Amino acid sequence: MQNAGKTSLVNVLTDNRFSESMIPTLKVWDLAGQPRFRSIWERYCVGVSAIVWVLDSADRDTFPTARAELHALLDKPELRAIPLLVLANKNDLDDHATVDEVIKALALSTITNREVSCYSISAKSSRNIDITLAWLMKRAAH
Ligand SMILES: Nc1nc2c(ncn2[C@@H]2O[C@H](COP(=O)(O)OP(=O)(O)OP(=O)(O)O)[C@@H](O)[C@H]2O)c(=O)[nH]1
Ligand SMILES: [Mg+2]
Repeated sequence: MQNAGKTSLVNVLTDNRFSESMIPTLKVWDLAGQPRFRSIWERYCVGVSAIVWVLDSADRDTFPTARAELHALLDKPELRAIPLLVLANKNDLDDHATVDEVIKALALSTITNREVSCYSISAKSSRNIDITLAWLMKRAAH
């Protein structure tokens, strides 16, 4: 989704990667979140090792759209079984939604055809970037 912090997250992950020379290269596509670009998402997702959905956890107004867009994407038969990581970003902001709230708002428990994880993170304050990187490394194609 637009403005969720995808580019900021990729920048933080990339910095971490450079500081730890033992971590192999992760290939990451940072897709544009604006509505006019959403129709191309599925093309980039075919054949990937994981789908990472970044959400602004302090902007609850976007949750219903995020839920609809995410489920529409995951309904594509080509994307079946690809692991999903939902990142509730911006947890440094006051009154951000918890992981439980995000799981409910995005109906993540109804997704049964793949592995689903959800973390509360902050790209800005580097919170839970370590577990995000570990998740990605574990699912990365070798
Ligand atoms: N407080 C806070 N702000 C953040 C965080 N991550 C990103 N931002 C801010 O959110 C805004 C959008 O960040 P981007 O990284 O450009 O978001 P994006 O998802 O790449 O946006 P699009 O490419 O337009 O879809 C910027 O002003 C960032 O500084 C965070 O963890 N906490
Ligand atoms: Mg961006």
